[in-house]
Amino acid sequence: MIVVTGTDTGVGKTVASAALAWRLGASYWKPIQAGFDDGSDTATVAQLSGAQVFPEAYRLNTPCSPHRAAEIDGIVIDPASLNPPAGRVVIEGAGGALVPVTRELLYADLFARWQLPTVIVARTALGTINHSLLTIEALRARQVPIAGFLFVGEEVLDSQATICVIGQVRSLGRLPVLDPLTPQSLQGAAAALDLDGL
Ligand SMILES: Nc1ncnc2c1ncn2[C@@H]1O[C@H](COP(=O)(O)OP(=O)(O)OP(=O)(O)O)[C@@H](O)[C@H]1O
Ligand SMILES: C[C@H](N)[C@H](N)CCCCCC(=O)O
Ligand SMILES: [Mg+2]
Repeated sequence: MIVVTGTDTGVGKTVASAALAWRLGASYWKPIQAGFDDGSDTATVAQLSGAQVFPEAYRLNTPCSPHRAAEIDGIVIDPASLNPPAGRVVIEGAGGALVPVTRELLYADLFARWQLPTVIVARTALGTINHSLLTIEALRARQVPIAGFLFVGEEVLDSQATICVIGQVRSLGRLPVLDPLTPQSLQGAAAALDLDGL
């Protein structure tokens, strides 16, 4: 069972989750989906990985932070209902680690409650060192176990190494920008990840 968070929205958590689910033979669960402009993350993971997927606990219409999307839909998110399914599961958050689930609870607080190994997905592009080290501090401040970093983008060796050395985290490897992004191309890239012990 692992949690996938990221340094921002749009960094590649869903694609990374598909790679992880395929490599680990795991199922996938996205507790809260906010917005369906590009389909759902759950459908994307099913298509890219062939993994078994669990239904979302909440499906919200507006592509924004879940706390606000729920308010717009007139839905109350009950954090007590957000419990990981049993078995080997990859669980994806929404946006970055400090995105609010409700006005009282951040994703990082939920991850702290779960105490599951948490993978941070980060861009390799300029700006990632700051976002990555901030994310590490936020998770460590809440005693969330960090399993490692999964980088997305073209190789930027110094940034990747700097994050791992200053942040004292393990690199699980990198997914390049895949064009086309298909189950085959993703599985090829996923095969190179270092997931020992996950
Ligand atoms: N390795 C990759 N190769 C090619 N395209 C990618 C890769 N990773 C992500 N993308 C593309 O970048 C966009 C954002 O990726 P993704 O949906 O995985 O982000 P996310 O972090 O899950 O965002 P959200 O916070 O909305 O859940 C998508 O269009 C996706 O197809
Ligand atoms: C809509 C988007 N694709 C994600 N589902 C949610 C991202 C929330 C980000 C909130 C924020 O950090 O401002
Ligand atoms: Mg996603």
